[in-house]
Amino acid sequence: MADNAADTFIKIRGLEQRFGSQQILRGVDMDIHRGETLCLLGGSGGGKSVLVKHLPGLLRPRKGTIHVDGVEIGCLKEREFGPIRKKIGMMFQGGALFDSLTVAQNIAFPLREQGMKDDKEINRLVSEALEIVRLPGQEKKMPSDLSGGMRKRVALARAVVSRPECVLYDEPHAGLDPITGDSIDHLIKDLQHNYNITNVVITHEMRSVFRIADRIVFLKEGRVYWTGLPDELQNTADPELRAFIEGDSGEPWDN
Ligand SMILES: Nc1ncnc2c1ncn2[C@@H]1O[C@H](COP(=O)(O)OP(=O)(O)OP(=O)(O)O)[C@@H](O)[C@H]1O
Repeated sequence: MADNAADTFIKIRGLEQRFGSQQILRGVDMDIHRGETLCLLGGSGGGKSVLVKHLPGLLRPRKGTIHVDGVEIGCLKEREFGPIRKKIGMMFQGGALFDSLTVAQNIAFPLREQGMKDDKEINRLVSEALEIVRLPGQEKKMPSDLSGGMRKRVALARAVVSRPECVLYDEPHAGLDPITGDSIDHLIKDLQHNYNITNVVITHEMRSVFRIADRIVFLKEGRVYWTGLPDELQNTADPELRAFIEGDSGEPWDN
């Protein structure tokens, strides 16, 4: 996709964040293009989750700007975030379902947060979301009755129920077997191709990255260290990136 302003859905410039004295983001500059699947990589604890939590306003920039669909969100008040949260769904790390709520109540949660009260319409949107994630008719189950893969799908249904333009996935493959992980990858690409959703995926699964990514951003020490295409990452000579994609800590195995 051409790198021009018309295609930019999210524009991040000079983003800084810290917790106490711990500086996490040190000036992130990054564009997310409309309709792409972007994979966000980087070492554990490097600030990937912190970065994406800024996009629906769950964290506020200390410094820098974030434009979502042309709107600068850094200066919005909490009550002004409704339209942004409708545009951006988030599949949290670990699924983060409410165990005391049914599948349907979990998926309906963001709709009720947005102030929707029409139960019939909510039920319709919930069952549509379950169809999208290929779990039709599971409304009444409790999260404890579901497998890990099903929980992830319910979390994804909750992320897409308000028909967002963009979905953020925080480690959607964590804890899944490779086959279930593959079906999550298919769902991610289906959402992109069938519903024109922009996907931002944090993952450590390199096999998935090379399957689903249109572009890759590698974060290191609170900044964007590298951006490129999957082929470019496959062929990179950068020792740091090679060690990451090959999962090589540098410690010897020949004992
Ligand atoms: N609300 C918070 N308060 C204090 N520290 C936080 C908070 N959120 C994150 N951190 C810290 O920020 C750092 C970056 O965390 P983050 O979860 O973004 O890493 P990550 O790159 O997503 O890592 P992983 O790949 O392991 O999930 C960590 O040291 C974490 O402890």
